[in-house]
Amino acid sequence: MFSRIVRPTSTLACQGARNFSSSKQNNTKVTVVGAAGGIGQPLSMLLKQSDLITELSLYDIVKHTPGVAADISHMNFPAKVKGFTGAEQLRDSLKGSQVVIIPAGLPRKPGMSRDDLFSANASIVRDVAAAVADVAPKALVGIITNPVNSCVPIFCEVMKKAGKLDPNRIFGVSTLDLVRASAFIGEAKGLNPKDVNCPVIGGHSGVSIVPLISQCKPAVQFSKDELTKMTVRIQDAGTEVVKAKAGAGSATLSMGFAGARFAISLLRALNGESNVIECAYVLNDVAGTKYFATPLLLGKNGIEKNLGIGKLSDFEQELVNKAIPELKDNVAKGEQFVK
Ligand SMILES: NC(=O)C1=CN([C@@H]2O[C@H](COP(=O)(O)OP(=O)(O)OC[C@H]3O[C@@H](n4cnc5c(N)ncnc54)[C@H](O)[C@@H]3O)[C@@H](O)[C@H]2O)C=CC1
Ligand SMILES: O=C([O-])CC(=O)C(=O)O
Repeated sequence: MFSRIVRPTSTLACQGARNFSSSKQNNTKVTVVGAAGGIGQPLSMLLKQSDLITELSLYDIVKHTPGVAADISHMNFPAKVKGFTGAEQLRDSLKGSQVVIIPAGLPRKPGMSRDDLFSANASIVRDVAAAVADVAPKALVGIITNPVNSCVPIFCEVMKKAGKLDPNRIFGVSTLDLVRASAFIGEAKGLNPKDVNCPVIGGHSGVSIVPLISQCKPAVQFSKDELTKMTVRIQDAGTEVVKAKAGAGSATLSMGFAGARFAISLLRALNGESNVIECAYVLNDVAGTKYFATPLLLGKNGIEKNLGIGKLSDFEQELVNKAIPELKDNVAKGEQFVK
């Protein structure tokens, strides 16, 4: 059973929309695994624009990955872009990376749950984790591949087996949930969505996605009915896109944007910037589930401090109570896969 944790809320707001350029950092290599895909391409295109990256390594199993790299390399920003393809080049692509972002794997089709992707994607994440353990064990890793709730435990278990696990460096990327919360709340309240910050905790699937609208900045008021509708819309937003794309995949462009925001936040923290906060799904015992997304203060070594979940409304507490059993199942499934 989840025990209520009450912490001050003032530090909980995650970053809002950001410009992707910032002051320069030397010798920072970022690898995108799954770079030729629907998310990988826009994500890589956005990352190329960051002054915080000196080398952008693009890896995908498909043969045209060097072509994607050639294409992006013509954008007039300083990061050197290199393309890698085929299983034999995975380790070369990762070697020496400070940040690794993983959008590799199958997306959903209408009627599927994220968990239905487990059989296709679990082994991809396992194999990438083994390569990271070998050649980039200190990298900060962002896992986008679904089901995120199980893929992060898979990644951590592989790192643990290799004796390389540092839980402060491995993140399930739930940033799109925050991006959506800002967009939908901003739209509903006539606010600029760039200025709306609503923490989203829990996991990244259906009921495990828990928006903390009571902690939104600026503060917003909804009737009980509106609050329920807004919460459900944020929880089901991925499915909304899957349905609208009618068999052609899931969110790619908004995820490319969200993934870039998360990667840049890691890089800003690596670069010594203070007060960089993002929510992400990480190993912790905040809610008794082993893995749980919360706001995190980021630093040079990944998570500097877990900021916890703050004070929840009764409505949000109920949502957390519903999220916990689903998360426990998802985590156990991921861990079991590696054992
Ligand atoms: N965390 C989140 O919020 C979100 C997660 N996703 C997930 O991201 C993943 C990717 O989605 P899309 O880009 O739309 O799919 P996609 O099919 O367009 O691209 C996936 C890419 O991964 C590559 N790939 C497959 N196996 C690989 C391997 N072993 N190593 C390297 N690359 C490999 C494919 O060749 C392809 O280029 C899916 O699992 C999807 O469910 C999607 C949206 C949001
Ligand atoms: O819904 C999906 O399958 C992709 C995803 O995770 C999202 O858009 O949030």
